[in-house]
Amino acid sequence: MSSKTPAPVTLHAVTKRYGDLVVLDGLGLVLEPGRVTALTGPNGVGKTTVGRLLLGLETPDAGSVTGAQDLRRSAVFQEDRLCAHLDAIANVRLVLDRERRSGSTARATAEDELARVGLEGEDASKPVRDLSGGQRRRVAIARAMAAPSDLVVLDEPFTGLDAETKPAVMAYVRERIAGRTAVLITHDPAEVEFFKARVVRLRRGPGLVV
Ligand SMILES: Nc1ncnc2c1ncn2[C@@H]1O[C@H](COP(=O)(O)OP(=O)(O)OP(=O)(O)O)[C@@H](O)[C@H]1O
Repeated sequence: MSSKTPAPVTLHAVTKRYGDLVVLDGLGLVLEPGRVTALTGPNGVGKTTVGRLLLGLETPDAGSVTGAQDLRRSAVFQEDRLCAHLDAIANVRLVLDRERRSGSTARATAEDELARVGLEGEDASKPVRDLSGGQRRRVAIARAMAAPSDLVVLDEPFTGLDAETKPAVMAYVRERIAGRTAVLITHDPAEVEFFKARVVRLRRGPGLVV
C-alpha cells in the first residue's frame, strides 16, 4: 500500500480584483507543508485576500488555488468572529471534532485550551460579548487551535494582546500549530523570528512568484 503525500497548497498565477482594483496580479505561491509561512508587506497589498483565498472565502478571477480544498482549515481573522451570545467554552466546543465535542470531556478540553491563553473561571463562562477585546482575541486564538485543522490562517492574530499575555499566547500557538501548514499574516519581525517562518513579502505589481 502506498501512502501519498498531499500536494502542497499552491496559488497558481492568481489574479484577484475588486471592481477596478487589481489586488493580486498573477501571484504564484507555494506553502511548505507543515511549516509556517509569514506573509508580510504594506497595508492593502493583499495579505488578507490571500488568506481568504486559502480559506475558500474568495475565488480567484484568474489562476487557481490547489491543495487547500480538501484540507480541514481554521483561522484567526482580524475580527474575532465569535458567537457573541455564547461563552468562551461554548465557542471553543463548537469546533471540536464529533467525538471530542459530544463526549463528557468536551467541556474539559475547551477549558484546557482556554486556560492556555489565560482565560479561566468566570471569564470563560460569560457571553463573549461581555469580554474585553483582548480577551475575545484569546478566545478566537484558542478556537482556531482547538479545531482539528491541517491548514491554519492567522491574520495578525496577536494584535491587541497585552505585553504580559502575548509571549505565553505565542508559545501556545507555536506548540499547537506544530506540524500543521500555517500562514501568519504579520507586520512584526519578532513574530516572524519566533515562529521561524519562511517570509513572503507581497508587493504590488504583476507576476510575483514566491
Ligand atoms: N471585499 C472587498 N471589496 C472591495 N475591496 C476590497 C475588499 N476586500 C479587500 N479590498 C481591498 O483590497 C485591497 C487589499 O486588501 P487586504 O485586506 O487583502 O490587504 P492587506 O495586505 O491584508 O492589508 P492590511 O495590512 O491593512 O491588513 C485593499 O485595497 C482593500 O481595500
